[in-house]
Amino acid sequence: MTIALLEVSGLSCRRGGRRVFDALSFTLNAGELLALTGRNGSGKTTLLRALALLVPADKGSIRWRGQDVSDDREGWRGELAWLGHLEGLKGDLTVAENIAVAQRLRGQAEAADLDIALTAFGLAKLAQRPVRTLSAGQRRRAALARVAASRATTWLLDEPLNALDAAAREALQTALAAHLAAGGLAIAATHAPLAGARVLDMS
Ligand SMILES: Nc1ncnc2c1ncn2[C@@H]1O[C@H](COP(=O)(O)OP(=O)(O)OP(=O)(O)O)[C@@H](O)[C@H]1O
Repeated sequence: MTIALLEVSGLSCRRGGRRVFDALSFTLNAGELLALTGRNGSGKTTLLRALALLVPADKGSIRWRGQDVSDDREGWRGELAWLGHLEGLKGDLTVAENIAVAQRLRGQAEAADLDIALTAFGLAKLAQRPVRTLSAGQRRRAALARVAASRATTWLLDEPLNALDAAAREALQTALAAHLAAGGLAIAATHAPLAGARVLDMS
């Protein structure tokens, strides 16, 4: 029997005393992109946060390579790159410093990865600008470049297309395709279509 890379079984989550989703199951393998769709409040962000172990699930399991992620929380977090609604960038650091710090924290400080990600997201000329001076879309691009430079196997992306212009949306699709082609996987909450995605409607 082949074990899926990521296997979510019977996952349930409550927020504010109310069940947000119940008995959710799916599997994901290398090279697969899952798009979480559905109405506002249907639980897309909650599911991403549960997968990142930022909110507890009250039932069910998340398995990575057949092992329950709660048995090795740090190991699982090391597999993840996260793009949230709030980008989590440090405003006083430059774009390049933000990405380099994240790489160092992961023990994956490859200068080439940084340069490739900056170029891919059209940030070469903004690399030395403090993040607090960037526009919303430029900050979003910097946060995506940080994900792309991370070498994480699993990308968790919350509304990755938000605030992006057409060129940046194209850059995201290209980065995602390269990540998937290299054997990565990704889960994205989105209100807009993502090329090549399998869709899980949370409504
Ligand atoms: N910290 C919290 N406390 C109480 N309720 C919460 C909390 N976070 C989320 N919720 C509730 O959980 C439900 C799911 O929210 P969630 O943010 O996961 O939805 P979503 O599908 O990502 O929505 P959107 O499309 O608006 O981004 C909503 O009803 C929301 O009000």
